[in-house]
Amino acid sequence: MSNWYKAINQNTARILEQIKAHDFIKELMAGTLSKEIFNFYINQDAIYLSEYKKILAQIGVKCSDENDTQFFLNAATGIITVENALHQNFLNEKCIINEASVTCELYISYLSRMTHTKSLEEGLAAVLPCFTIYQQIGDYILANQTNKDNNPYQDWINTYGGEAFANSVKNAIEITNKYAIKSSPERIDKMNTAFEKASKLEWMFWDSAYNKESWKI
Ligand SMILES: Cc1ncc(C[n+]2csc(CCO)c2C)c(N)n1
Repeated sequence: MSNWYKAINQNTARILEQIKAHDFIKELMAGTLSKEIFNFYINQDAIYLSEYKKILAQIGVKCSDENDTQFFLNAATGIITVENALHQNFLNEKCIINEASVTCELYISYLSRMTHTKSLEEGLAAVLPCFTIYQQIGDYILANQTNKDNNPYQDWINTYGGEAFANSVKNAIEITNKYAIKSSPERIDKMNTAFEKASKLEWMFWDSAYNKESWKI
């Protein structure tokens, strides 16, 4: 498998198109998304990120090349600084919910299971859509929006669109491709499944925020 990511990105293009077509993204790009929905999203994202950084650290610990370890530990630390600042800008202190939504719980639990009980390669494939989908969505919005000067969500959009973030995504892709080259076809199948599932969970995360998902009981 010479370029695993290129192949799986093409094979999951349908999911990315569905994310672009989701009302959450359309309204975020137009700047018309309700503050209540965005707040719900940022709140759940803060819960997601506090677990995701531990997952990245765990992936880093499992890597055999120390540069790869350093990359994932840096990415984990980056979450603490950059994303916490973003959340502080947007989160309204008064309405913070501490409970993870069903989808947030599912996504975190899935990633945790993949990193703790499966191979490093599957773990890498599972955490990658978090990087690549946000970059693709950030770039897509930046390239297609006409309201950069008056979109209330511009800070969020700028965090994920553009070059600084693209470099980090490129690194994550290169590391995962490097491990994929050495993997058996059976393991590649499992990596594909993990990448596809995590990509669907990215769609579900936005969808659950748009619907302000609550526990049924
Ligand atoms: C549900 C959800 N998925 C992905 C991201 C984006 N993201 C979070 S951590 C990280 C890597 C280091 O910056 C990236 C790209 C998010 N915020 N929320």
